[in-house]
Amino acid sequence: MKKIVVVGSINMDVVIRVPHIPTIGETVLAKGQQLYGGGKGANQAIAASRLGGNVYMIGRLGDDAYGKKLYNELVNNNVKVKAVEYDTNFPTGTAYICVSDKGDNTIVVNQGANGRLDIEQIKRYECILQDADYCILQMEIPISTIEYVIDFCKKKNIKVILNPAPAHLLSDETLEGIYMILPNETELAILCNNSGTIEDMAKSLHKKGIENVIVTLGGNGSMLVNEKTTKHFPAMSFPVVDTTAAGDAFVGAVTVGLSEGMDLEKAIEFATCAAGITVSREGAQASLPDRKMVDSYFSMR
Ligand SMILES: Nc1ncnc2c1ncn2[C@@H]1O[C@H](COP(=O)(O)OP(=O)(O)OP(=O)(O)O)[C@@H](O)[C@H]1O
Repeated sequence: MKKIVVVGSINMDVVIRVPHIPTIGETVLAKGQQLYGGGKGANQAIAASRLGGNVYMIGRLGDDAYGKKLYNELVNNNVKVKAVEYDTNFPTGTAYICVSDKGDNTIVVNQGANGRLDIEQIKRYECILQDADYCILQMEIPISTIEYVIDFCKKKNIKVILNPAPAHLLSDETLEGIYMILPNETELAILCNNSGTIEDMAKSLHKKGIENVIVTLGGNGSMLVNEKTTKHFPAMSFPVVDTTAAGDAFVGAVTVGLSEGMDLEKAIEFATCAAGITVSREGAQASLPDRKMVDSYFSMR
């Protein structure tokens, strides 16, 4: 079974319901608070594992109650956690999300231990990374770590799947030779300095030496640009309940599809199905589908 290693963030999302978003200096009483597992790294690891992927995670938590809860969440979803460490000096990464009655939100992230996932930690788990087939990365950990992992993967012929969220510019040298990048429209515009149409910008990334560029377009599906084709894939027409983690479901699923030997276009259709189910369900990790669910829609398409 092909091996997928996710190197990325693990967060606790603290969702605070308020009647309205407080203005500067104002105190508002919350109506309640809920805790959800999050962080793009953990979301994508769980997305891939629920779909049957053989998933390992390299990540960093605080040595605290949130950290233990999130660790167990990964274990319960069959993600291998040998390379997830507890930091004794920094807390578990936490996102404080205020949601008003109108549905507006503000988000403050304390990166905590995610900011300490450094090159030294990667070196301690090289034995886990070195025989991976795919390495999934996002950008919620230090950029120096991301650059080191990309460089390491290129040397070992490991296919890098980069979800550049939140968008951060990387050098052309780092981008050259990456197997796949999956920005959404906003991230694409940042990476390409808003320099043209979506297709133009995707092609410009491909020209930098990234083998496959997949731009996710929300309800408009996705676009693939590579050597062979420029192709649009429509989204599934499910009723939209909550789009949180749609991108994470897509990244996890496309990797699982490829790891099972699907050709790229079929893997994108598989991912479109997984992401479509995700938007039809409430929550982030809670909305990520299992394999049975995706297969039942995938076989009907
Ligand atoms: N409204 C929708 N209806 C159907 N499918 C959707 C919808 N929104 C998103 N999707 C599916 O999810 C994929 C990823 O969505 P999107 O481009 O919004 O990613 P994202 O911005 O990274 O999401 P997030 O940050 O919320 O995880 C799309 O390519 C599409 O297949």
